[in-house]
Amino acid sequence: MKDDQQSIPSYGLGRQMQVYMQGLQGQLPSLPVSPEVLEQQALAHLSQQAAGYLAGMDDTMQANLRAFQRWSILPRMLRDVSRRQLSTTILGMQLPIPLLLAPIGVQSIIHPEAELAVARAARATGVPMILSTAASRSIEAVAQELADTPRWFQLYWSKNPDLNASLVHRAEQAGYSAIVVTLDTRLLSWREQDIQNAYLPFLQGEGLANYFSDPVFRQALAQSPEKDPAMAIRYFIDIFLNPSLTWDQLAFLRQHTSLPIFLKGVLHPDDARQTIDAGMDGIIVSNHGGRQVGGSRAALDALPAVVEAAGGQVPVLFDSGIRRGSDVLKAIALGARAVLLGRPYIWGLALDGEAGVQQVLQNLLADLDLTLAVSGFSSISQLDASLLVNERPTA
Ligand SMILES: Cc1cc2nc3c(=O)[nH]c(=O)nc-3n(C[C@H](O)[C@H](O)[C@H](O)COP(=O)(O)O)c2cc1C
Ligand SMILES: CCCCC(=O)C(=O)O
Repeated sequence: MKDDQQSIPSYGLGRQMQVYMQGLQGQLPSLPVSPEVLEQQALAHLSQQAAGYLAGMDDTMQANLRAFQRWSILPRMLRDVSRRQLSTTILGMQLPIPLLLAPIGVQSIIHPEAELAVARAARATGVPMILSTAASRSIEAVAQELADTPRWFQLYWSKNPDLNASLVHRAEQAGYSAIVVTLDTRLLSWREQDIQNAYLPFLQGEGLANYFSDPVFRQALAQSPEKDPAMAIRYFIDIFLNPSLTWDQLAFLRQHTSLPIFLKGVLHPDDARQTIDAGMDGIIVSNHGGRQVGGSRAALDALPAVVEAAGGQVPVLFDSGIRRGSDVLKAIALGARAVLLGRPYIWGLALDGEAGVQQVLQNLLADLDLTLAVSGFSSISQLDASLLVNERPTA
């Protein structure tokens, strides 16, 4: 056995056997294994406001899911799949599996332990975490829970340049190893459920931990956020959305950090080329889980052209619609280096905090490992478009 094979964890069989053995003792999995049932239970468990916020714009999210169904895996038989290699590298960073946790803000509306519970589950499973600027726990507090688990920081580019620089500096100090700039949320879109519920968590002070703890943000206020939270929230509303942001401003960030910078929310191949021209290090193909541009192209449908435009110059990651192991394989076969898991881990958080997130991750990793094997592959590096058949819509 080669050295690099000795450390391969048996995600699939290990988890499967654990579940069956517990079953012999009369113990069934405490959360639904099916992502669809998990989602239903999680949304039913939350307040109407939080459920509506999490669900977002349902039609575009459904389009993301349908895009996966149009691709089928064409499995290969009688190949040795007794050992599987799931690890990958992104810009020299080693990932045990081609999966990261997508940045999801305001987790305090989902569970009281919020991002801290997610960080503990990430640490337990070794899945890197991308922390949102709009988190309900600070950059530093989350880093502490993660210990040496890899972490990236997602930046919402506010109107205050010093604040942006300060957030990035704090992330560097706290051991985050990449910056993800989200491009598709310079304005908040028309979200029907939130409008119906007249609900925006930030107005209630949720998701502002990184702002309230930031020296530059605090300096801009006449009173501290603890003394006058209403004024701090007003200042946040003033600066948070930045619809005038353009490509040329990315140079500012380049000057303020030596960390690799990924742009998240790229769908058009021309934007992929601009990402490279702007000196950025990576692309995340995403339509924000269908939460921003109503009627947007499904993210998976946008992936191949972006991969082609990137031409191997920078790694291309993917999110929006990853639910099962087969979805991960499909996105990788279409050229993604790794994928980001979004809503499913939040459903686990809603139902059972840290343990819920851990269960969702363990199940997905097991599913991924076993689907790779039964498809006839022993390493994710072997996957390419020949794995897939594009099934045309039947009617
Ligand atoms: C409730 C919620 C909050 C989100 N917050 C952020 C955020 O703060 N920053 C960000 O870049 N993306 C955010 N996203 C988008 C995710 O990073 C990711 O792109 C999306 O969830 C992928 O779609 P999926 O969950 O359907 O797979 C959020 C998504 C959800 C569902
Ligand atoms: C301004 C939005 C911050 C959270 C977010 O990205 C989302 O709700 O989709």
